[in-house]
Amino acid sequence: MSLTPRIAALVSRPQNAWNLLAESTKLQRTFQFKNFIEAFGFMTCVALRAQQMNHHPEWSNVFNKVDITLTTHTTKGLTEKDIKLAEFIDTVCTKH
Ligand SMILES: C[C@H](O)[C@H](O)[C@H]1CNC2=NC(N)=NC(=O)C2=N1
Repeated sequence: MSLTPRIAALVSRPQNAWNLLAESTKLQRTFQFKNFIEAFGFMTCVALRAQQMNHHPEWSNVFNKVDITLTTHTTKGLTEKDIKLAEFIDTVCTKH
């Protein structure tokens, strides 16, 4: 499947959607958790997968919030790796 329908699935859903930024070169989302430890556990889940994929998020954490941006630096755009990491984040790291 090409990227477009998979990107559309991430950004067009009514809830928990990702935002498409910077002329569709970035996927962005802010996650809010019960507390800092939940946020940190989420970041750990993402970090382990990112390292395994050799594809790393641009992110920041303030207390119970994590702001994530996904883009591929080498191509300055969205690639399969960004979509895969977003899908992993949604299906694995946010289920607890
Ligand atoms: C040398 C190393 O493999 C590259 O810099 C990897 C690391 N992680 C990466 N992460 C992201 N988001 N984009 C990249 O292009 C990228 N490249």
